[in-house]
Amino acid sequence: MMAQSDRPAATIANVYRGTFMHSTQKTALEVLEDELLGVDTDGKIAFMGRGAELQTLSQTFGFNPSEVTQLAKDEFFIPGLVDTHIHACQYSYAGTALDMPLLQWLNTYTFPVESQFTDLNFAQRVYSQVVKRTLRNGTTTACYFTSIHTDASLLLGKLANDFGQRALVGKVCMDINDFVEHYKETTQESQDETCRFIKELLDKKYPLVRPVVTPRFALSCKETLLGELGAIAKKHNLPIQSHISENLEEVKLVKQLFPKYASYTDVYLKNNLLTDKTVMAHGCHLSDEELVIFKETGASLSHCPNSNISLCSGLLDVRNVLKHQVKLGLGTDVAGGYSASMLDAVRRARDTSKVLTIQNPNYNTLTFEEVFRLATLGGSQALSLDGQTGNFEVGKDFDALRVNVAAPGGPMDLSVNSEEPKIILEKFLNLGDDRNIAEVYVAGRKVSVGRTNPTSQPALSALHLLNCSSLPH
Ligand SMILES: Nc1nc2[nH]cnc2c(=O)[nH]1
Ligand SMILES: [Zn+2]
Repeated sequence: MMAQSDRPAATIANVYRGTFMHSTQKTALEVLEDELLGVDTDGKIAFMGRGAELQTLSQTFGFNPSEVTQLAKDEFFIPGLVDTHIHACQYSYAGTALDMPLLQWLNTYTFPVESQFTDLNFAQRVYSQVVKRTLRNGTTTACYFTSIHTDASLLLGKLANDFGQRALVGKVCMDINDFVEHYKETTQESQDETCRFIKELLDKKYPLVRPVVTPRFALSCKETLLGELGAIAKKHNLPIQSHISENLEEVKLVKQLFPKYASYTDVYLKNNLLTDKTVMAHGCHLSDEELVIFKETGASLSHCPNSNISLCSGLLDVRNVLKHQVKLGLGTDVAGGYSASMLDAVRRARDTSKVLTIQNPNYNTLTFEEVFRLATLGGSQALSLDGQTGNFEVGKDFDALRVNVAAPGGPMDLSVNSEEPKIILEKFLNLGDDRNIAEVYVAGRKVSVGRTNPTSQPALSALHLLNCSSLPH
């Protein structure tokens, strides 16, 4: 059945034909074979329909059937991956320094590195690397923490815009830090610089980049600062991100430091930091009562399994979070998580679920389809961006990965008998890497992923060529 937008007829920029796989509210995996998808000049999905409807669709939407881009046999489209939690400055030491639990790790490795982001040349280098690397690995939307430095944080916003990534960028706020000299703000500075960051980033009018209010976590912020940041987010109707209940020592300290609050969740709740636009990383040790508060406020969680394992923080019971109907996405949490690839987050989420099954054989392990949904639609819901991205729905932006499972020199072999698309997707999620991600689209625009790609097909249509603007490397 043909689906089309209610908006006035848009000018079609590109039409793609082939297999599309995505998640919907109803089903974790919908497979659409021989599907047609049209993208308008604003980068939005203008229509979807069956391949057999080509003639009718071409007349309705005014495109030339000979200019349709046909996917090859081993190719398919999936929605772009959504990283709901990543620390851009920690990318500089990703893959190292994972030999301590959270609080010691922050003091020993994280704060000394983050304090260097006063240096804008260093920031330029690391932030370009992280945006390019994540895009190349299929992250079309990223929710970033930066450091306390406003100018470097604005630079990350600029780079995400220049490279074409959809991003939430949060200047970190912290007025407590007893370990690294100078790497903290006064309460007043933190508020003033947050307001400056928000204003200057919004003034740029980047179409896909937005500020997010970012108290680091309850142990880094005085109660006054938490309250002020809650008020700023409310006043400007902005999203909020922070960390919660990642590690047991952290939970214990929060109880000691905030004795008048009922729980860790209550600290954020009473300071107006738990809203339907809040995403909290981790939540491994939240009680059921706290999950109920998440559900009631509409706040979401970011599950960061690589980090939870690498820092020996805990194992999030995703099944229980879903049972409480709390919005949930996946995050890499670089550099607590050592990989910047969301494909790794998919695998580690599945591993974590299997560890819970080892501990309790009656535990209902997450399926690969469910984890795929968390990495795409779930992430977009967690960031309150599901009106724009997360799946292939008419009216949303076309954020998509063109996957080629038979990429020459790639990491996997296909059997001689061609498998059904669902099995090929499972194989890609478990074995694939950036060599299989032939093209990355954000809001309809093909972004450069910083390499010449031997696997991508030559552009088949003039329409297609027109829309492929080149980007800085
Ligand atoms: N994993 C992680 N947890 C945190 N809690 C507070 N800050 C951090 C951080 O940078 N990384
Ligand atoms: Zn984090």
